[in-house]
Amino acid sequence: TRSTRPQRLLKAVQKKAIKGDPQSVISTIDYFCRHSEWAMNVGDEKGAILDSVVCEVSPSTALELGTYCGYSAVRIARLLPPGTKLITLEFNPDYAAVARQIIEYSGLQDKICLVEGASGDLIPKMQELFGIKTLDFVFLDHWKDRYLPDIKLLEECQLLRKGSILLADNVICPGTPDYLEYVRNSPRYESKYFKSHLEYTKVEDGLEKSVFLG
Ligand SMILES: CCCNc1ncnc2c1ncn2[C@@H]1O[C@H](/C=C/CNC(=O)c2cc(-c3ccc(F)cc3)cc(O)c2O)[C@H](C)[C@H]1O
Ligand SMILES: [Mg+2]
Repeated sequence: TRSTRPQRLLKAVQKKAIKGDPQSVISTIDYFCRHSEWAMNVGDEKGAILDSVVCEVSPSTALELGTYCGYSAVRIARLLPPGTKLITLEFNPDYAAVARQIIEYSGLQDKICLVEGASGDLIPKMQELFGIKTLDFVFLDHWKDRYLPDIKLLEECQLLRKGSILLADNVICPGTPDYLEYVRNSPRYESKYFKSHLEYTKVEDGLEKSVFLG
């Protein structure tokens, strides 16, 4: 049977990128998605905004919802201070398998903990599973109708503290209207929109950065 797009993306990384070099893995994926097959990675333009927020926060505990092929997991983990880890959740086993191989190829397997499962099931177990109290940084990039329920779950599970940063992809395209309305109008968040473009295109999209006020 025909390979899947993530499998073809993995092949390109294994063929073209330098093993152990996260930047070359990132550049190879961006080149593949721009010149061969589009894929829904956060991409280079929004990725630069993601990089700047990760560097600014320099999180001790970081969570990503929706690993997909592992592109943003590699982007985030390459910037984390030594001794800190990114926890990334992916419930599709085929995507998780590709992401594991891309993460391994980049050499960042010791800085990324990829957990197979649904955010709704795993978030309530985060403290016990990973021995963490609260999260400094959360990157949301999974199903767009799950952003709002999942941050409400993070609140309920006391995983957010005063100053925790949420960064959400695709708030314009495909769009996350209920999430935007909530973080922009809730007194518990201070929100800011970073205008950009949908990965590898000229279509408008952007990232929403929200600080939990406690
Ligand atoms: C109930 C499970 C919830 N919990 C979950 N727990 C764990 N993992 C979860 C959960 N829900 C989903 N996932 C995983 O996350 C990934 C899902 C990613 C979804 N991303 C998009 O849909 C998107 C679309 C476009 C786009 C824009 C324009 C177009 F024309 C076409 C496409 C662009 C973009 O940047 C986009 O990120 C992965 C595929 C999926 O297995
Ligand atoms: Mg996205």
